[in-house]
Amino acid sequence: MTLSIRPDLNSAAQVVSSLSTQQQPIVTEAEMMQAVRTLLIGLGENPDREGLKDTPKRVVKALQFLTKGYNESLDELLNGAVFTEDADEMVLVRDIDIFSSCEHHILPVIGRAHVAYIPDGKVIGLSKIARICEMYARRLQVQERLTLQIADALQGLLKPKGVAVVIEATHMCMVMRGVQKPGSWTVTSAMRGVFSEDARTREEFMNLIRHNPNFH
Ligand SMILES: Nc1nc2c(ncn2[C@@H]2O[C@H](COP(=O)(O)OP(=O)(O)OP(=O)(O)O)[C@@H](O)[C@H]2O)c(=O)[nH]1
Ligand SMILES: [Zn+2]
Repeated sequence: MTLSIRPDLNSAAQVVSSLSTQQQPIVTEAEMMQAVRTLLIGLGENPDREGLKDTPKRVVKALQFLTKGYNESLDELLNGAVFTEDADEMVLVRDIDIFSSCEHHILPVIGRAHVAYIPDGKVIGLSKIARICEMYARRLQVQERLTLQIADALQGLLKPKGVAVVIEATHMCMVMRGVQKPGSWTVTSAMRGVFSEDARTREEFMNLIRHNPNFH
């Protein structure tokens, strides 16, 4: 059975949620390993030589790890860590490492996310902000969508006065192949609420993420 005979499932996330309800994988790990073996042969390699013998297994395992976000949900990662608080000043978690994979080439996207919000009665456990970034990054992504998904998740969970997300990342598909521009960085942002409406709030956020912390 292959994914293509499930036209009702138009994203990997839907595929995964269908897996968990059906309790049986649509594509087996053996089939995935066979596909990697085929790739190796297509590349002119001998998949039976010693160094490559276990490569299909390793590649499948590595790809499953790099896309493990498909198996995670906001509910589970939050573990209830949303608290009622009077705080109404900006909360910023910056320099969150991002390791994602671009959906066009399945090559690494490496960078940092800076995430801020202004609470309106509710705050979230700080680590959960990094966990939200991690869940969406560990999928096949485009940087723009990753940025929006993080912003929308926080907006939905906290209904804060505003959310700001900036991601700075370098795409290996632009570095190691294709246009080959190793120094290039892509910066994307998503501004919600006061960050989108009020230039001063946005400016404060941008200044905070520009400033170099002195404990580095
Ligand atoms: N907008 C956006 N584009 C991305 C991202 N990751 C990769 N891409 C781009 O997706 C595009 C795919 O273009 P194609 O022409 O179909 O693929 P390609 O022949 O491999 O393109 P080149 O990389 O230019 O060699 C490329 O321009 C990539 O740089 C991302 O996160 N966001
Ligand atoms: Zn790419």
